[in-house]
Amino acid sequence: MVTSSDPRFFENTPGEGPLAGPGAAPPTIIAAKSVDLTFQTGDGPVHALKDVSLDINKGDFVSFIGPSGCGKTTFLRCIAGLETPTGGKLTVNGMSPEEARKARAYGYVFQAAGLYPWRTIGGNVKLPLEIMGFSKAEQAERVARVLDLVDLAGFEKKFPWQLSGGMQQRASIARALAFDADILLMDEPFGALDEIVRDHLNEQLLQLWARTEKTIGFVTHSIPEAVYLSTKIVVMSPRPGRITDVIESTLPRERPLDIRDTPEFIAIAHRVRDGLRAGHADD
Ligand SMILES: Nc1ncnc2c1ncn2[C@@H]1O[C@H](COP(=O)(O)OP(=O)(O)OP(=O)(O)O)[C@@H](O)[C@H]1O
Repeated sequence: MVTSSDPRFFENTPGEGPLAGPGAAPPTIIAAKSVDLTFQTGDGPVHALKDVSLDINKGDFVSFIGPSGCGKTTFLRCIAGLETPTGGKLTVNGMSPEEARKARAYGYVFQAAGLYPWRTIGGNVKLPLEIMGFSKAEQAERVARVLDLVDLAGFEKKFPWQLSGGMQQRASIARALAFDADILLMDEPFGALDEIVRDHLNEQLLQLWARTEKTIGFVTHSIPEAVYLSTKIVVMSPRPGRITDVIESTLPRERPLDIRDTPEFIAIAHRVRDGLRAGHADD
């Protein structure tokens, strides 16, 4: 078992993870088959997800993009075991999402950083570890490591209000990483930040993904963000929420920001835009 005192903790072992070379296909860890979800509301049923089928493999970076109300958050919450589909089958690590949630299979990052203002950054990151009963020494070690991973070493004793919005969001990513779950679910984590900060965080997130073995599910409204980050882009459309296109990225894993000016990047972005337009045309 890899513990936090092991140098492999949070890092890729050579030949494994997202940067692994050709070889055996990585296992599917999230499998959705014809998932349906209808909410019953006072105003009648809302068909939030219709016939959603998708495989997410270990080490994938999957973005969900689509107009407001197409079910991106609902699908992420289904994976997290926070909503229950009304039809179809969904497994996470071979278990039901609820079992996977209880087994702490994922870390979840919300749109707002959601840090407790009365706790320091270290105190916030430590919170899930306290709840899970890690020893004080293990808590301290893990907090130091994840803060280092998100480039916040030295900010442990600061309070959230002493950090910029981007730094707060990085702290919330550190909190989601603290218990070293294999899966990271991120619901529009950078939506409220300005373009430059967002670019920087996108770069850092890619580096973090390359250094760890995480499988990432990421909700966004931004086409460049989806194309820049993802190995797989899932385009969705509303009424009812469904998948209209799944694009396997042909971009290399190593992605400097100026890759966004390359014809390959622009071609993928066009395909996403076309998919989004087609979804709107159904309205
Ligand atoms: N708990 C709920 N009860 C009833 N309806 C809900 C609930 N949660 C979501 N919905 C509805 O389900 C549909 C999908 O919502 P969801 O939040 O998943 O969309 P989204 O694509 O994430 O939207 P956005 O981009 O605005 O965040 C919407 O019509 C929404 O109003």
